[in-house]
Amino acid sequence: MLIDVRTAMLLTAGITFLLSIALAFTLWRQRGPQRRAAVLWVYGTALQPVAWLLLGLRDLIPDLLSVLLGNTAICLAYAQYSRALHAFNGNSGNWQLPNWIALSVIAPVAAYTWPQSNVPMRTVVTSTIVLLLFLIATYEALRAPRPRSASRLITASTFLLGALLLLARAVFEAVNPAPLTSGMASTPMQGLMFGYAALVPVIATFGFVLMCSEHARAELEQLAATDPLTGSLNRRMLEQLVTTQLAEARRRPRPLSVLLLDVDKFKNINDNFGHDVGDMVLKAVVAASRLQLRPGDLIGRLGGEEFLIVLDDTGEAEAVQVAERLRAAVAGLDLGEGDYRVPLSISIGVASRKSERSDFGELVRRADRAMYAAKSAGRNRVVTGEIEMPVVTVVH
Ligand SMILES: Nc1nc2c(ncn2[C@@H]2O[C@H](COP(=O)(O)OP(=O)(O)OP(=O)(O)O)[C@@H](O)[C@H]2O)c(=O)[nH]1
Repeated sequence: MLIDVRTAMLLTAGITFLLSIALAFTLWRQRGPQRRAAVLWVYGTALQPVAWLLLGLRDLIPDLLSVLLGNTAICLAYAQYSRALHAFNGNSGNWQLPNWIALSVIAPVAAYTWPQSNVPMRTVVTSTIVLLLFLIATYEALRAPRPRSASRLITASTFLLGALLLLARAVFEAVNPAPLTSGMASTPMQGLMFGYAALVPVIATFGFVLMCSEHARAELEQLAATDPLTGSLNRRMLEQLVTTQLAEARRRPRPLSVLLLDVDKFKNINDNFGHDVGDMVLKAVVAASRLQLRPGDLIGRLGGEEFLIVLDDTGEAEAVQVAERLRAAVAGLDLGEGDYRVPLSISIGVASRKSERSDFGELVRRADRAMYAAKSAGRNRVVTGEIEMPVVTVVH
């Protein structure tokens, strides 16, 4: 049985109308950087009932409304999906290229409608433009590090399948020995195309909503794992990761070292320059430390002005070298404005995994003792166990 094209279009108008209302209630409330993407997606869906209604009333209302406005509206609707995915990927929500591609449908559709209607050529033109928009949406949905989430794959494959059908339709209509005489002709190709067009907003929206909820969950996990001020890991997450690393080190023996960093005379910094400068110093210490670390190393805040750095597969001698590099990097930071300079240095205690029984608490306790030994010895230095490392004077 063939799908009646007018029925399919009017049905899609109804489905997308209900979908836009549901989306307006859910996506519209999205907050943060993803809001722009959600709003664009709602626009894309809300434009479709208008577009499909105009297209579905073909021959019952003037061509200007049905053919010209209807086709422009559907192209603009799909353009908003591409823009939404582009914005979802962290880009500007003001990207206009898809809009221009959508609007480029106007001139050729008008040319193939007046003074004389050329339905096959109009079909080729609209199919090609929607095909381009679907390919952009596919590309944007796939533009994420691997492994790509199922939600991205659902969204991308919805648009890719649509693009393939449009390509088939454009080629078919360009060479069809029995050309279309009306845009409403219910041929198998037309039925397939417009039947699929009803599914696109539903399945793609399902994929997009899943993408949004996965993103929100990842953000929550990130919030639960990090210290909001410095962006470094929090104590709970550090303990969890170090415990896993120690368990692995027991299975496949390898060294592991921790560095406990404490900012020297931090109370004075707060008292003399204010808490905002204190906060800025903590962020600068973390940023400067990160520059000295390998990608797999962990840095977390134990509390206050105390940080722990975890160096997997690193023995004590190498850890001391890293600690010395860190100390020198922080001492070399030039923080301040105008005439005032913030005097900044850190003391570091180093502890390495000694036995099978080493756990997070024991490592931190040993590193803490070493760090306090560094403080007692005059600060701005690295101490491992009981051995104090020579201080390297930094010349500015
Ligand atoms: N600006 C700021 N200050 C903090 C934060 N957390 C803790 N502090 C302050 O850090 C200071 C820590 O001071 P102390 O523990 O006395 O240590 P210190 O002045 O660094 O002295 P030494 O460790 O002996 O070199 C306290 O004044 C806390 O109020 C924070 O998130 N931001």
